[in-house]
Amino acid sequence: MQTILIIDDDRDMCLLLKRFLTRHGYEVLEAYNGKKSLELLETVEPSLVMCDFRLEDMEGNVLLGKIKERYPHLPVIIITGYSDIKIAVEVMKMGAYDYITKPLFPDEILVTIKKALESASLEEERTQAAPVSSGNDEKVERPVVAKEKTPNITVSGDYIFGDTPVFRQILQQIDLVAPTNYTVIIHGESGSGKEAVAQEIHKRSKRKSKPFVAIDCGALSKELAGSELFGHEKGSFTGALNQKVGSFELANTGTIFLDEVANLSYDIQVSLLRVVQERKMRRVGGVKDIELDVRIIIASNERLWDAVRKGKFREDLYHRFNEFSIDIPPLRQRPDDVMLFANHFLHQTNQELGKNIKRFSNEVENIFRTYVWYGNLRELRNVIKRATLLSDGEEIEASSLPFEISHFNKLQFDKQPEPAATNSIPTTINEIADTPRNVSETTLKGASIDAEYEMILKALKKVNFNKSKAAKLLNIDRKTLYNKMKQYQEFNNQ
Ligand SMILES: Nc1ncnc2c1ncn2[C@@H]1O[C@H](COP(=O)(O)OP(=O)(O)OP(=O)(O)O)[C@@H](O)[C@H]1O
Repeated sequence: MQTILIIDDDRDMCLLLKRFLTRHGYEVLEAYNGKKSLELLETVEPSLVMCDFRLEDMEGNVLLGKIKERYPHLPVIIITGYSDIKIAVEVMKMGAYDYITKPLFPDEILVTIKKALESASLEEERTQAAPVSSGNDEKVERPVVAKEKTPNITVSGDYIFGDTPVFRQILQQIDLVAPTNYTVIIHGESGSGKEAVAQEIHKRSKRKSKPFVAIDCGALSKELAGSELFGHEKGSFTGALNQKVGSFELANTGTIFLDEVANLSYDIQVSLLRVVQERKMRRVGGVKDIELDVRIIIASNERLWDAVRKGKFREDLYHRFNEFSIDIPPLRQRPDDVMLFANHFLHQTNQELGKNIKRFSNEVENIFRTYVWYGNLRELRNVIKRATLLSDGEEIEASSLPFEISHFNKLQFDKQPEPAATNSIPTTINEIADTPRNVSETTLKGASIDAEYEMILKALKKVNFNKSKAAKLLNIDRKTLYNKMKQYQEFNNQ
């Protein structure tokens, strides 16, 4: 039986999730804070972790880092409020498998859990089947392969090619560089499709039938990065109980994709330089050189040259890598691509959920075209997944979108009179509701928070400040409502 660890300080939420997941055949463990969860993880390795981002004793990113340090392969799903979308993007960069936003929907939880578990077991099968070049048949540990990093991707139909100028240009570049052995740098924000491009390069190359190994360097701890990438010999350091084949060896004859490469430490960059220059490597603690024939594709969120200028990335390595580069603009800069992807994700989700939703309403299309998509394609995909779950008719309506998105234009353009500043700190919901705000309306964040505040205030007044009823009216859970109230307080005090 697969075991899921739920980490949430909201005990009601834990209980609900536990009941629901137990009914679906999972064994469920609970921890009500970060510290307890880490204690539990000392003795138990679950199949999956679901973790609320906002715990009282620990931020989700800190906890995620600690979990990944101990179990680099364990899929972690982060639960966030929708207004935390930038945080969601951050945790994805740190190696979370995926995020789900509140309010939680049973079908969405199940689909995400199933996918995460499937991808973890696929990964396990692949690494178990990997050849060990030493000829030694001792037990071999597997390397980190981050979320959605699947080998030998040939799932045609999962990736689409659009007909907008930006897409055409990216495709041209892929076609140009794919047949060569050039190292490629892909620049783009998180979720913009860097790995999708790397996979496409691999699929169109002579190496297409060989492994494609994707590593999220941002999720590798400083201590273990060397052994994840290059492997280690048994006993080479405390904890190296078995010999381990690293990602480079697994990718031998194929392609390795190093995401967030600027996060690698200086020492690892030195070892990488050797791989690039001599096409050879040694396992940590090893004495034998291993010949490598691996094509390297790297990706970075920030311009790699900027990392060089800041002294974070070695210049010699940068020049070695910089044989060809592809820039993927963020989704907000390519509005013509949005509906193309939206329709593709709708089709995918219909298949996943056995639904038959045909289109988006005109209003939704307009919203999609103007929204900022901080999390790029990943955010678009998740929004559509959820809206599909919530819709029953033939069309996806604006009411199925998260509040922040459906009200985005309003939040952006509604100007409200500047309220008088106040020094008093409200402590109750009623006080908060009666407190004038001093949030600057000139910033987007300020404007969105104010508009959201107005909406929550209206809801609270309507139900005579009954928080449960207000949360229900707003289609959010009580905890999210409390968090938002807290956020207004903090904002007001800035
Ligand atoms: N051309 C495409 N066709 C279909 N789906 C795509 C395409 N490009 C990206 N996606 C989907 O968008 C999501 C994000 O893409 P991807 O993981 O490649 O982004 P990324 O830039 O590598 O993100 P990160 O830096 O956070 O790892 C994935 O679910 C991916 O399947």
